[in-house]
Amino acid sequence: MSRSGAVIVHNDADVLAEAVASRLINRLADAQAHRGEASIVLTGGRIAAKVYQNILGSPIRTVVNWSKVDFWWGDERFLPSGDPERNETQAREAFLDHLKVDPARVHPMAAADAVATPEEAAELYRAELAKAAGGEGTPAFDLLLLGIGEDGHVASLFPGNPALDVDAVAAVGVRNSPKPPPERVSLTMTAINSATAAWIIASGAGKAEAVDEALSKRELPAGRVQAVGHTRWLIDKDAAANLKHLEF
Ligand SMILES: O=C1O[C@H](COP(=O)(O)O)[C@@H](O)[C@H](O)[C@H]1O
Repeated sequence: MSRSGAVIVHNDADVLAEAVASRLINRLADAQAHRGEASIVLTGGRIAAKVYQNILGSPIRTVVNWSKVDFWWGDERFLPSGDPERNETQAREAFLDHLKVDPARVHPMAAADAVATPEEAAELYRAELAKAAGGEGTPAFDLLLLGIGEDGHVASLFPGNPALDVDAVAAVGVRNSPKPPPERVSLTMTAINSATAAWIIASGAGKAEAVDEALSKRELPAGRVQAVGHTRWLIDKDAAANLKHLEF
């Protein structure tokens, strides 16, 4: 499969979230039409929360059989289960708890009240991913969503952090994250780039510099994302403010 990418700019955060929700629903429906099931990797962050709310409110959401979707996470903040800062809690509250999902197909990363360290959580996640993949590595995710930080991080892969350079395994424990909390769990860039499609979503002027730098220099973590099938940057005008050209 050839690797391709594009940048698509929407007017503002509301339009962006609605557009991403519609695209996402259609992407999962297409996967299910093809093979009866679908898989998605969720992200955390403010614009992601808005996308999840839009999925729930979308009149076309019934085109997806939500009980045949596997939900994974690209990263997690290593906190006790139910903590409002966990990406899992955010997604559950925003939409998963309100859809008829199959609990066995929801794959959160282990919480800090279940295991002692982020490394242990990463090890468990690697095992769960490998099981779903039929032995080793990761399943072929139909869609992987990523937010981007002001510093250009994606998932919990931060510039300069050793976790960014781990490439032999699918998930890694992260320490000393510059953004709280310091302990996290993340898919590695290898696992991220094994997805069939990756969509980086960004909203707001605070993201403009990181978006521009990631797309022009390709050194920041976000700039290294290149999924197997396609990579899309779905962003709003404020986040696109520094871009000189939109194709990549
Ligand atoms: O900490 C995280 O932050 C990023 C971006 O969040 P935002 O609120 O600035 O959009 C997110 O993508 C990541 O999953 C999360 O753990």
